[in-house]
Amino acid sequence: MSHVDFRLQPRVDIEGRLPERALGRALARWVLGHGGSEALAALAARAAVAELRGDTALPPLPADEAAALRAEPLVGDGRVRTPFVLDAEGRFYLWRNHLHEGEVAAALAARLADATPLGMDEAELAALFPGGDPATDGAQRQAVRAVGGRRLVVLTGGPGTGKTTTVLRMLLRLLRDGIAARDGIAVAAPTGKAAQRLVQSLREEGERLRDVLPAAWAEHLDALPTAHALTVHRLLGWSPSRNRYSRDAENPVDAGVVVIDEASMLDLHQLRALLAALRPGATLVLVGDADQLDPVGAGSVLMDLVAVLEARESPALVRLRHSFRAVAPLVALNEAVRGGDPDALQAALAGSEGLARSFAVEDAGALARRLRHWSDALAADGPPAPLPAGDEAGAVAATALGGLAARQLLCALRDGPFGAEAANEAIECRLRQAWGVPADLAWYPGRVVMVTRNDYGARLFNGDVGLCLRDADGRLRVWFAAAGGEGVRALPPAALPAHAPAFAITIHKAQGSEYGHVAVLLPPDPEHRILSRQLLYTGLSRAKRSVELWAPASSTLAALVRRMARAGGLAARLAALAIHSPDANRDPHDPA
Ligand SMILES: Nc1ncnc2c1ncn2[C@@H]1O[C@H](COP(=O)(O)OP(=O)(O)OP(=O)(O)O)[C@@H](O)[C@H]1O
Repeated sequence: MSHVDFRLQPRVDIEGRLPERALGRALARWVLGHGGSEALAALAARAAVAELRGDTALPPLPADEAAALRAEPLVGDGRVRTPFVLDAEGRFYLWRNHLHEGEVAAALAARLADATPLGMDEAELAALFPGGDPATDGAQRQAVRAVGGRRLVVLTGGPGTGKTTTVLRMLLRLLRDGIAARDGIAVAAPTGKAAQRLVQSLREEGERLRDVLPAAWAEHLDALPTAHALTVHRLLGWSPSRNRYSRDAENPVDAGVVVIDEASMLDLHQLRALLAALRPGATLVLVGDADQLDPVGAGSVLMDLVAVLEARESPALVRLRHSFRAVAPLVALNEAVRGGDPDALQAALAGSEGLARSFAVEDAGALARRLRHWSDALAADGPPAPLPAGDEAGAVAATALGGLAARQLLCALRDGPFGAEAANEAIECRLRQAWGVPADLAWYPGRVVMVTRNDYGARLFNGDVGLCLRDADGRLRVWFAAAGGEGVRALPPAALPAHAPAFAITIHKAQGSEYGHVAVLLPPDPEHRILSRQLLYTGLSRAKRSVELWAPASSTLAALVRRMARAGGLAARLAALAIHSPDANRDPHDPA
């Protein structure tokens, strides 16, 4: 059923209707109480609601509307503090977003301008890629060259393109140059899970390289930051009681090289805090997939930065395109979605030899049928057997936990009949039937859950996945991968922090994870606001070997054509500032 007509005309309401929200109404009342006009009150309410959706400003207003607003005392041009700002292009801001955007743009531009590219001996570079082939790892090598002498480098690429592999070599190069060794390295990611994955990958790849690199690199391999997985919050010294970061310009992060992985999850406010807390001379490496979903908070900083650097062909940006992990048909599929090309998507599905399939799930009945198939495949091997006694239990549990990554259902929505919650209910119901689990028993061997809130005491974090297994003595316990990827540990079900079943999870929650086989469920209403190209790309690109798309053609097309672009002025400000940046100078080694 892979042949679907994606050329149907979409009826996507891109703007949507702004819901009235209490926050917006409160702000509007405040404006009216402080001498603002009704027009300003309405705009303020819209800006507050838009911020909740991720916009840092309202899109430029028509000239006549903007002119009238400029006369209001509550509105300024950003030079002195006023509650609202209207910039030269007519974008309307809440003060703090204008301030943060300006600071982020200025700090990024300063870092880009402060570049004295350092060359690298080509033989030494080649040594870092033993047995490599410049046809596939050319961009990775370029990233290693580019990091020398720069204060900001952005490394972007899809899943499996070798971002972490490349970061490791960039760090080795900086260690060899003496920069990282002298000033220290900090690596972090926005979520605990992503931070753990990063440190684990660096450790594993570092160990692999130890056997193949010349002995002279051994001391640099020893110096790689593989001990601690830090979230960006922790890196910046977040104090919940004081509601602020302890790291800032006066008390900067103690490192000369700072790597942030999964940087697409960074919001404007976090990036501002990060930039303010770096030593001026430190090298910042932002790593992520700029085509993935925007962060939960406001702004789309990685996407904006990549767009500006790409347009300027800046050597501070390196885009990795070759996927070393996914099978070729999936690479074609992901590229088609990334490019928003319906014909290419259709061709990729048709040419995938069954590795990528589309099912027109357009109503509750069709979804129930797919969920039955899906659940039956999960149930087929029976419930997991009780663990052996003694030390062997951990190893068996680790294998079972690892097996969870074999297949995963990803839903665009959490709530409603097409959401992850309903899908979990249906799957659990079917598994209980198949495995003979009474309906009133919440826990049973084979139950999969995901932690939904950080619990530092239990050392469990939002997004950690647990598997319920029966011990040799008959007790049920939930097993998790231990922090740092070292081994596994188990907790009684009653000791778990907030959690939810995880047979189906949202695409948002799956960011940064990969699975062998993936099914992506979209809502059948093509006008649903959640549908976007980034969402579809993020969902489909979680698959390593094969993928199913559960959606009618109209929803798929709606997602494909709708590239989410958050309103804000960061890209424009960066573009304006970057014009004066000497960054346009190219590396002596840059092939372009
Ligand atoms: N130059 C290379 N030559 C051979 N294999 C490579 C190369 N670069 C990366 N790989 C392999 O590709 C796989 C993915 O690499 P890596 O984890 O670094 O990618 P990534 O972009 O960080 O992935 P993720 O999607 O997890 O963020 C790994 O198995 C890695 O060993």
